[in-house]
Amino acid sequence: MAFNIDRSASATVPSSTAHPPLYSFQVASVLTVLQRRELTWLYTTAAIIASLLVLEQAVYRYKKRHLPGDSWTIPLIGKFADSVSPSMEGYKKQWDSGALSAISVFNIFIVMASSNEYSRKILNSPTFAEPCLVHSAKQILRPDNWVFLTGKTHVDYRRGLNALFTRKALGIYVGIQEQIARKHLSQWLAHTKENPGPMAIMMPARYCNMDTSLRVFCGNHIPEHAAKEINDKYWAITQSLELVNFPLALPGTKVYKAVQARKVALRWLELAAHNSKIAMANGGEPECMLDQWVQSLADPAYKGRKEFSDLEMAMVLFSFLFASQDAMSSGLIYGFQHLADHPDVLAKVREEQERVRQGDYRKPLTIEMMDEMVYLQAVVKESLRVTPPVTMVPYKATRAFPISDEYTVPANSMVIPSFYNSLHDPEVYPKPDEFKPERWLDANGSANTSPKNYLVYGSGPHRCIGLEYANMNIALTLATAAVMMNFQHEVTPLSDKIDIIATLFPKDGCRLNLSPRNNA
Ligand code: HEM
Repeated sequence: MAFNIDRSASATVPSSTAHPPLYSFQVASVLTVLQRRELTWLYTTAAIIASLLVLEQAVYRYKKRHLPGDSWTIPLIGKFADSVSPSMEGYKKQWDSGALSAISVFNIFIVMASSNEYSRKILNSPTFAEPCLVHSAKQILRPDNWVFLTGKTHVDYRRGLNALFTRKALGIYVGIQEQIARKHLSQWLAHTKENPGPMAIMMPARYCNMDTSLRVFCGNHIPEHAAKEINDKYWAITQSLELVNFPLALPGTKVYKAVQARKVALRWLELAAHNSKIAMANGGEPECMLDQWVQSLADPAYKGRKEFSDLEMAMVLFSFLFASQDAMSSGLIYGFQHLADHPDVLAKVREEQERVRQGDYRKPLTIEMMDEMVYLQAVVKESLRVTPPVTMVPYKATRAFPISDEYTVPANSMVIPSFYNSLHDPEVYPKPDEFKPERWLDANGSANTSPKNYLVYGSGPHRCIGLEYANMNIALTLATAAVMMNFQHEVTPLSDKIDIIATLFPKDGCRLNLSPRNNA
């Protein structure tokens, strides 16, 4: 090579240079100084990074103390990879590692509680821990949504919403729920007639569920095409519910798409609130949740806050959609799968339907008739127990939380109560993985005498506000399907594998062969 620069000190210029020794000496000194500076920077930066990495590990180990969990955390990202594609196997391993165990994701220190005692303790200690939904939830729901209230403000606000789930209100919803379920199940049958063979019910069941929710919430205060638009766009919201998302909602990101979907939904829900207020002011009878709400606010006996803007009402309804769409769809789809896999149970459901409906399958269902369907209620309860839609709920320790005599959860850590082990405790539910609705029929059996274990809907001040509505909806849809159609499960290698998309779904989408029964 003609111009060979050797970076070692004295040979930095070509040998033909006029005053080689002097020139060479000066260049060499300058370069050496520069190199030294560079090296100093390099060493300093490396030392800082190394110190931070050591500090990260030290802090993790200090917080973790004796809890089971990796002794070291992967620098910076921790268990990020596991949180991007979660699996039931991974979660079960974590839950089985100890009643309390530790992990870290992006330097967020997380304590997982898997036992009934600790999970309940987190849910029932509002002075130490509050729910903290996944990061994207605040962007999607809007930070001013009531679900982010805490303490007494939350309790007071929630008390006002109880009027939407009274027995009288649920009685109004039954009729709507049945009507929508029939409409969708008829569409499933029509689809199967045109496309013989098994149909994956996952998306149709989600669609049915959303349609039911929107009609229960808004009645006819929004047009048909609005319900369709909200329904079509909602999947973007489900897809954005990952534990960790790209932090900025830039166009193209999942959170951006979800925010656009929310804007559409809120616009229609606001219109529904506006229309409901007009209908009730004109002396109309309540026909949906909004009407029920508007009417209860106008009742002179009602003591709480009386004024809610259209937008605020819309945000409450949207919080219900947000909290229920995935969980209810999961519950419904697994309800179908469990029934199809247990023809003996399905036969008993049909016998009960025959008895309660007295052979008249066209007679509209009422809440009193639902009360009589004891076996069906046991089926729903058991289905939600075996495959709980929500397996855990993230909470945050608002201050140091002495969860046990031996361990205090550090302030600002995430602390996650999980429900799976409580719901699969062999002491309470013998042969816990088996689907046995009968266990709920014995009033003195361990399932009924241990209500503390049934954490499907959480516990404490944030316990699901819509649980009766949810149970009724799943029960009613399954009962209507049982009388309208035959369904056989096409079992595939993926039927028992679980996909975690915010909630649990069978990996093959639950493929059913459908055919009409006489009562369709
Ligand atoms: C099978 C269906 C459902 C399941 C499994 C489910 C489960 C849950 C769970 C586990 C929680 C957290 C409880 C806690 O932190 O202790 C919750 C909260 C909540 N759920 Fe549900 N839910 C379902 C359906 C519904 C429905 C139908 C609605 C409304 C119509 C609803 C509205 C809510 C709301 C608003 C909260 C937050 C309550 C608060 O923070 O005070 N859910 N749900």
